[in-house]
Amino acid sequence: MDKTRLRIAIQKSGRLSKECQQLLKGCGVKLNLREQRLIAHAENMPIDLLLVRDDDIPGLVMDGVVDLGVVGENVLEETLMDRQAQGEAADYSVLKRLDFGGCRLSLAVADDFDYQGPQSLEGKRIATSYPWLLKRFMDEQGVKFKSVMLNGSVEVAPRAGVADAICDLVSTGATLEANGLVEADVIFRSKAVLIQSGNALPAGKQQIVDKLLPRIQGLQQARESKYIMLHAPKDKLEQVIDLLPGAERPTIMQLAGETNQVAIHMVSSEDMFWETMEGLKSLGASSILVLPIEKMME
Ligand SMILES: Nc1ncnc2c1ncn2[C@@H]1O[C@H](COP(=O)(O)OP(=O)(O)OP(=O)(O)O)[C@@H](O)[C@H]1O
Ligand SMILES: O=P(O)(O)OC[C@H]1O[C@H](OP(=O)(O)OP(=O)(O)O)[C@H](O)[C@@H]1O
Ligand SMILES: [Mg+2]
Repeated sequence: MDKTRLRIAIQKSGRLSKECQQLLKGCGVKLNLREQRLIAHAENMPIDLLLVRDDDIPGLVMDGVVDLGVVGENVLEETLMDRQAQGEAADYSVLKRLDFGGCRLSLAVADDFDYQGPQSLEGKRIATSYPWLLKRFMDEQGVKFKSVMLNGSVEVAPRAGVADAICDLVSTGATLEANGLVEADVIFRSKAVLIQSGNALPAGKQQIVDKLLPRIQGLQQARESKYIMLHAPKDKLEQVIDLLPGAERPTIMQLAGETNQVAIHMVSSEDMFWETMEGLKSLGASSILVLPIEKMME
């Protein structure tokens, strides 16, 4: 592998892979991703991608095997605590918290379990893939328990008689429900993060990172923003602008052949609800459009 090219580790297949690939594509990185390949070279930038299991990403970054990585904070924090316990180096920095991979690590019990708080789990067996995060929480609560380490299918452990409760990732809660479990306590909230190895990067690689970061920021900001356009009667302009979400500096334009109506254009970082649109309409506004924004640079 060419050492001058920036190496980024992302999940090969799973919850983070599609969004990681989209993020890089959005940043203008042209990827040549072929099935079953562990390394992909960008065509238009000196970037190589390593496609790996998400569990391996923090270690690869902390050992300096790759320069950057995208991983869930849950896996990052778990690896960090594990490395600290083993006395291994764990040098890295978080460059950016990303807007995907949102989930929580929660304790869950069977729906007929009388859960009155973490102390209800005193002396119980808890199945998890995150023994360190679980131990930290239970130590804070002063509750002793037995950890049952499982790498997958944690949610079947109570039914299989392997554990009394579980500590696993939850997003919609559908997996818990399908397994007759209920969420009891949230112990950690996670999102995907972009991390960098602790070593200072050579100038060439640093330049690429300096290019990528504002682009990621621009993509995230664009995703949170909307472009709003509408026509409004001139005599209701102030009331219309008051209703618009986050309209500090709207552009007001004359409409050709119209003396009583103007066009209003604005970028809003807030959501435009149907109720607001209905309110605008009742003030006489028309042609109200709410458009997604692809990229943004301020
Ligand atoms: N239901 C979910 N919704 C959103 N994000 C999630 C969800 N479940 C997990 N995640 C996030 O995505 C990461 C990867 O989840 P995934 O289930 O793909 O991992 P995995 O099965 O361990 O994959 P791998 O084969 O790479 O080890 C998790 O560590 C977490 O940060
Ligand atoms: O609350 P929910 O929306 O149901 O999501 C939670 C599930 O999502 C993740 O698994 P995933 O579906 O990625 O499959 P995996 O178990 O193969 O990792 C996680 O491990 C949970 O099992
Ligand atoms: Mg994994």
